[in-house]
Amino acid sequence: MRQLIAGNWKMFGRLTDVTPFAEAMRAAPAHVDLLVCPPFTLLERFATALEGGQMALGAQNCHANPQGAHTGDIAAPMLVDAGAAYVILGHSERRNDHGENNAVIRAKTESAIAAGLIPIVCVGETEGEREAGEAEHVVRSQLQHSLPPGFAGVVAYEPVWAIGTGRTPTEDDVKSMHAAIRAALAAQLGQDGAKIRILYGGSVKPGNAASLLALPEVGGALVGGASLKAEDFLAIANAAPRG
Ligand SMILES: O=C(CO)COP(=O)(O)O
Repeated sequence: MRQLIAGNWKMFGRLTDVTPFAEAMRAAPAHVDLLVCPPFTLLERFATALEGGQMALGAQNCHANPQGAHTGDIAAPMLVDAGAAYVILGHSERRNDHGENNAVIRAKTESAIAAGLIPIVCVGETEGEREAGEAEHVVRSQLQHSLPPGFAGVVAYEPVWAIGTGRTPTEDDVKSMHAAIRAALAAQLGQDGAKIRILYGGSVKPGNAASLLALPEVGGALVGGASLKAEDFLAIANAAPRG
């Protein structure tokens, strides 16, 4: 399966950043799928700048309803309108900052799918949960409660303690967690579970990308900080295995 290298710009980026980044991406390698998920304000500008190129566009959140009286929120059909094909849901920063639980994430995921978006559902344990030996249990429970039946999208494993910290799990820990996620997807979704890409996220950098992306059941990366610099993001894309 081709790997997906996805950038999550979080709450960074201005309109003036869009064209230089999109132009730099024209040098991206052809053997990977590329995605950038900027803030809402940059979606439309990005949609134009990426036209005819290989990079897809996504958002970082949506509401569970397709429209309505929800001040400050954005609905999935609006993201489609702005040119997005993907949406990140259930990121740990949303779970923490906005109290999003698995049921909310599941409702948002259903809404995204109904609008024709590909959801990227994030799961991952806290440091305390890992230390308590609960990491796989927590992630399995997140999958069970945040993925709707028949889920067709992407899963991103992002250990909360590895996000923005420069720390990553050991290769063995990534391997066993990705294997556990694959098994959980098979149990939940049957044969279709095998088709789902499982991204790794959390302090992916040019220096560690090749070893992380080469691990079994790692189908790509969800990159935060390093996705803001075109050069670093391209280096990570180039580190993805071929075929
Ligand atoms: O949260 C992340 C991507 O969604 C990872 O962020 P960093 O790559 O900055 O650790």
